[in-house]
Amino acid sequence: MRKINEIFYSLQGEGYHTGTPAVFVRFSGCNLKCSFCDTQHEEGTLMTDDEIIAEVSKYPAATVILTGGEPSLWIDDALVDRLHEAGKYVCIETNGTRPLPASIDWVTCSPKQGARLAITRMDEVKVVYEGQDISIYERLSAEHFFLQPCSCYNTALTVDCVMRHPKWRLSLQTHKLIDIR
Ligand SMILES: C[S@@+](CC[C@H](N)C(=O)[O-])C[C@H]1O[C@@H](n2cnc3c(N)ncnc32)[C@H](O)[C@@H]1O
Ligand SMILES: Nc1nc2[nH]cc(C(=O)O)c2c(=O)[nH]1
Ligand code: SF4
Ligand SMILES: [Mg+2]
Repeated sequence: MRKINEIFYSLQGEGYHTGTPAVFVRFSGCNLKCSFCDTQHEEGTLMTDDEIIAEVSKYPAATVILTGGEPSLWIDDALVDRLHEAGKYVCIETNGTRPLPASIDWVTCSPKQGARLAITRMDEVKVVYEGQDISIYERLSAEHFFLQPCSCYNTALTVDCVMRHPKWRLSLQTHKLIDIR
């Protein structure tokens, strides 16, 4: 059984796959307490893998995005295998503080200040910008680096930082801008 906060169908609003139709599986609870966290993730319902697969299979998109809360608290190889058997492409949004199943197709790591990373494989780094020094993240072994305004309130500062550090691209929370889930 896994504690699920919500399962919903939307477009990926952030990062490399922005605009991609995806089924979001939001797991409950987190091991961190970011002051800026924009998600009420504590509530949830225990679901079996059969129930999770049945729910995600209701939607036409191949992409499933495991998120939370912190999904790494709840997922394992067995769930990823079941999603693959259902023909899904499995992405994860993680704070990177816990090991992940190697079979995940795409890892978005969003490192948090003061939290030690426990993963080395990541496809994209996506940092919520609060004015911090971003050069420390450039040593991470990712193909893509995204800087994301915090709660859409410091977009101009984030744009300025990206233009000064062109290894990075801007990630907007487009779902909040176009008012989708
Ligand atoms: C809610 S978190 C859940 C997944 C995971 N716990 C993590 O932090 O990556 C999903 C994404 O939203 C970002 N995020 C959370 N609160 C935000 C905020 N107020 N403004 C911008 N991005 C935010 C996180 O950094 C992460 O990239
Ligand atoms: N549309 C949409 N895109 C997202 N990308 C990451 C999200 C998250 O909360 O993990 C999220 C979300 O909550 N909604
Ligand atoms: S790690 Fe992610 S889910 Fe946890 S508090 Fe931070 S932003 Fe929210
Ligand atoms: Mg969100």
